[in-house]
Amino acid sequence: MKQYDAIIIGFGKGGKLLATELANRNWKVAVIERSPEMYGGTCINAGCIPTKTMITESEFAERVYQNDYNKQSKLYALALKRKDKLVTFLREKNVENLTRNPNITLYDGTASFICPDTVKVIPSPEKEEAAFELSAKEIFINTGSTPILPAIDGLKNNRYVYTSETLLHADILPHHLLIIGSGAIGLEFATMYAGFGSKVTILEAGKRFLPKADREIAEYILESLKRKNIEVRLNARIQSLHDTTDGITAAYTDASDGTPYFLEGDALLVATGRKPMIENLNLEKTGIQVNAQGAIVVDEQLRTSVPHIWALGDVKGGEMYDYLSIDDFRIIRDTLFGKKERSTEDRYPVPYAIFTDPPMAHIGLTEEEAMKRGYPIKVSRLPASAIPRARTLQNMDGMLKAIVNTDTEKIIGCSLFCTDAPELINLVAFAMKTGQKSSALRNFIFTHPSMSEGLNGLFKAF
Ligand SMILES: Cc1cc2nc3c(=O)[nH]c(=O)nc-3n(C[C@H](O)[C@H](O)[C@H](O)COP(=O)(O)OP(=O)(O)OC[C@H]3O[C@@H](n4cnc5c(N)ncnc54)[C@H](O)[C@@H]3O)c2cc1C
Ligand SMILES: NC(=O)c1ccc[n+]([C@@H]2O[C@H](COP(=O)([O-])OP(=O)(O)OC[C@H]3O[C@@H](n4cnc5c(N)ncnc54)[C@H](O)[C@@H]3O)[C@@H](O)[C@H]2O)c1
Repeated sequence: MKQYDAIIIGFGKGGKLLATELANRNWKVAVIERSPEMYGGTCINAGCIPTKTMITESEFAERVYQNDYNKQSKLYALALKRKDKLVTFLREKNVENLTRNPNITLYDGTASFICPDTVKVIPSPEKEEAAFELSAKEIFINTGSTPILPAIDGLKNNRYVYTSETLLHADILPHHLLIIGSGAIGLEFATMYAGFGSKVTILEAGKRFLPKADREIAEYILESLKRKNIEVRLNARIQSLHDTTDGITAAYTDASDGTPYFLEGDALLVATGRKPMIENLNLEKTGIQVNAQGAIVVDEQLRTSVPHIWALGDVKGGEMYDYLSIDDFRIIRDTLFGKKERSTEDRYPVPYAIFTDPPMAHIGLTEEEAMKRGYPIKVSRLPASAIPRARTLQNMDGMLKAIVNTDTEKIIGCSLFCTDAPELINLVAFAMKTGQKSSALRNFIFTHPSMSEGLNGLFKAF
């Protein structure tokens, strides 16, 4: 059995950064990945990068051929090819970065624990290779997450039902796409397909759209989606899905009044959340604690309940973002080799962005949350159309909103629904995390015309 200094299970975001860091410090590292199609992890193969590439392409399709399904759809096939080319390029770069390091060995296969320091690797069946075992002093679990498939009658093995991963690989452009779930995945796929000319209907179980978002901003988003042929039906309790000759019918009731509905589409995306990927790991052989949501329990430095086994990224549950997996890597690096100052508790507030068109981004508290906590606040709003850059970009849809504590003059929350919001929010995050008063953004010299100069206007009221 081969011995390593470290085994990393899963070639995901945090794991690959850690592999290189450890190898550069002369550790012998084994990285185990269950699928060559996933080298580099979810982000580059099935998550952030392919979806944002397709959204950019779809925005282009919409602007050039507005409301002309036939013309917009022609660009869809081209967009898929461009997306595949980029994914292949990034995947190859990721493999090259890892395998050129003489201290790293990349193994193809699914890993499962035999005991706390030994892992069995089962190569994929087509490889026709025997299983083998590896052991190490430190083991890092970076196996990501997997879609939650709700127990809806007719959902399993239905040829018209897709997950985000399978839909990205299908070369069908539905006339009417049904989506279950209006979280980040549901909204981003809705934006993408609407841009290519599909009608989209989202069935959401919740009674409140984007429940964690600022209420006013959520309303703006909902209105903007409607204008793009995206309908969101809240309170939807889906009973069953039925194959028809040319598509799928969803039978659901509106939980607010019990009215039954039948909705026809030609494809259905399930976007009902993701769960930590612990399947196959055989964690019971290790004594690692798992919580009720199936997430690996870790301490603030990302150690599991077994001190030499760590977990990073989506598999430890909570918020699932690429940039948190990267920060998990930084915390482990600091714990192993640094000043041991970093922890999962010192990175809040964490911003997020949803890539609708225009996109939305948020950090900190919403107005509702700030009021519930009893903070003395002042709220400021700026329509996106007031920013000259939004006009030059021909995307004037949207609203920016900021909340400042009137006692401390510090920003405590900000929600942006405008073009470039995922970039702008990082400026606000920087101001918040470095303890600036709101006047810092009000008086900052920004380039012109830029979306960021809108922050001068947004914070003018304070
Ligand atoms: C459609 C979609 C869009 C997204 N968009 C964004 C976005 O815009 N911005 C953002 O920040 N986040 C986004 N995310 C979330 C982001 O992709 C994840 O949070 C991030 O990629 C998680 O990285 P990770 O390090 O946890 O592991 P991953 O990158 O998921 O890697 C885990 C790896 O482990 C492998 N694996 C699993 N089990 C085993 C096993 N037993 N043995 C061996 N290998 C195994 C998997 O095959 C996988 O390659 C998106 C996610 C999806 C699905
Ligand atoms: N831009 C980004 O950063 C980005 C993009 C995509 C995904 N992600 C991450 O990926 C993860 C998964 O995203 P997601 O959108 O699948 O999950 P989510 O948890 O954000 O949203 C799932 C939605 O589905 C609804 N739902 C659940 N069961 C349902 C049912 N049976 N019927 C109808 N509605 C139902 C929920 O109420 C919820 O609104 C999230 O953690 C997200 O942060 C991030």
